[in-house]
Amino acid sequence: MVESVDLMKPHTWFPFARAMKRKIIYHCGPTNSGKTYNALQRYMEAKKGIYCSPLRLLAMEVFDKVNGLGVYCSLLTGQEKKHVPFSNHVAWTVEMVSTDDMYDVTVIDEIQMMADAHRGYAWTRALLGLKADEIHVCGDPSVLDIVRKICSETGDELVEQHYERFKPLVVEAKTLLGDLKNVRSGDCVVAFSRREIFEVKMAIEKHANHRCCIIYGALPPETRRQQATLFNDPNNEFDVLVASDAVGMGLNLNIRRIIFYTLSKYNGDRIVPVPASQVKQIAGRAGRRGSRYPEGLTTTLQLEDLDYLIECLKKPFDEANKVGLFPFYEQVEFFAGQIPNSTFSELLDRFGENCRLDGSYFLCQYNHIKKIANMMEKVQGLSLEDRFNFCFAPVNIRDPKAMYHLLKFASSYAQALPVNIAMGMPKCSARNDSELLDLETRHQVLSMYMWLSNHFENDKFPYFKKAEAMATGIAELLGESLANARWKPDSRSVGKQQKVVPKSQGEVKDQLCINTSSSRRRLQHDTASLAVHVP
Ligand SMILES: Nc1ncnc2c1ncn2[C@@H]1O[C@H](COP(=O)(O)OP(=O)(O)OP(=O)(O)O)[C@@H](O)[C@H]1O
Ligand SMILES: [Mg+2]
Repeated sequence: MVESVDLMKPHTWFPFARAMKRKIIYHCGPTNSGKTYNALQRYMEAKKGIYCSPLRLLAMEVFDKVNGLGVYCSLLTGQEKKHVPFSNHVAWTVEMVSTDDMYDVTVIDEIQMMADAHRGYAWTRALLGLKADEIHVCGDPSVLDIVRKICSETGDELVEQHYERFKPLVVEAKTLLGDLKNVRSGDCVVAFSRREIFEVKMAIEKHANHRCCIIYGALPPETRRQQATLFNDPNNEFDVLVASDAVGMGLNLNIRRIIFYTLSKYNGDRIVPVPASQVKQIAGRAGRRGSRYPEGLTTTLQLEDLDYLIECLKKPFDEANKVGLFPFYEQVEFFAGQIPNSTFSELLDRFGENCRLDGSYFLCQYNHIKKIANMMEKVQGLSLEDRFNFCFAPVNIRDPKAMYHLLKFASSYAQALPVNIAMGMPKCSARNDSELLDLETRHQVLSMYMWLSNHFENDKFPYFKKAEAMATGIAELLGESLANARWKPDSRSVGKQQKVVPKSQGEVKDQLCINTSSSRRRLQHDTASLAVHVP
């Protein structure tokens, strides 16, 4: 009989934080309302502070910004460790943050991510465990109630600061009438698959007089950043951005108008409407304070998507009633003692079945971890702790080449050999889509190597510097490749990131005009711009 695992009262897991009298300041509001800005002001004033970012890209942005303002700040993500001498400030990615040290001020950005099905545990751990006098959390109101509840359990003081958007977003009711020729300078067209992104870029560059930058999740942060910089700079011909939902979080871009190419996306299983909270986040990238376009516009390509866009923007934030948790290694190890001879993947399943949580928490999904654990079963000689650590390596489980490299890294590690990168450097930028995909995979493998090097003893993964130099080179090649990309994504990319053909989407190709009769009909009544105040 297996004993259940007690994950009740997670606030008691951090006795040192509980012994402190912490003050939590919740910067609560919609996008572009100054939440992160205000929290960072306090952070920079502090003697010792940390900023916890949802993305490497944002951690890098804060690192640059804060150093630029004369406050020495280091950068610590899973992949990079940039120590700035004499710095008392650090920008971390939230998964990396240490709950051992004491800080004066910490910032946890995008706190609503506590309710994220996969990564929520990292925000929950930061909020419960950070040893800081002052903790600034920034985000929308969806987790405000649950943070209130947590603070009443921890005994922390909670101060709420509510914000309004600097300028309301204006919805253009005219839409693009299904025609990408209506794209203008400063526009960002948002599509939800890699294939669509390249199709849109090709169509715009062929039929409208614009050059496009591209941002999507599989690109390394350095390349995304290079593309963002290229787009933000008015002194070049790249004046349109085509992006996935990867632009959705926190980034400050010079976007005048967000155009939703479609409002449905493939969720790994089927095509579903894009959730309202995500639509708001993405639309909120338009018209940032301090940018060239402080008045933000948003619209859709197709008229039939417009109602859904307005509905999403008007919809109040859904309240989350639970936030994510994931056990520490020590909790899994303790449980493993009860079921000897099981594989790690079985162990995870039994853990999931037997853990008890209280009403405010859920166990984060771990399918991704199980998939890696299953692959690792072949590797003999890894300790339970090694398996646990390998399973958190950043790898796209749908990319067999990247998975293969992870397996090879683990096999060499298990044989106590210094792990080689075992991959060459491509000579030139990509000339077609399969070469582009190859560059993306290579970068991912190098990034994984760097992550492993930082998470295991250094001498086990001794080629960190080489991996870093190669990754920088590949990120540059990716940037060059994107500037010159004039090809249609090949069929392999469809397999990798399933082609999405939502109901409202016509093929782009050469027919840029995809007006429907229904859209023409409705237009007669509905051509004025409509101001929608984002709640
Ligand atoms: N008081 C201020 N003075 C000058 N610039 C400001 C001020 N407040 C905010 N900004 C600028 O406005 C922009 C948006 O602010 P910020 O990034 O803090 O918004 P946010 O509410 O965190 O948005 P999001 O939810 O999208 O992360 C940033 O470029 C920021 O530097
Ligand atoms: Mg912010």
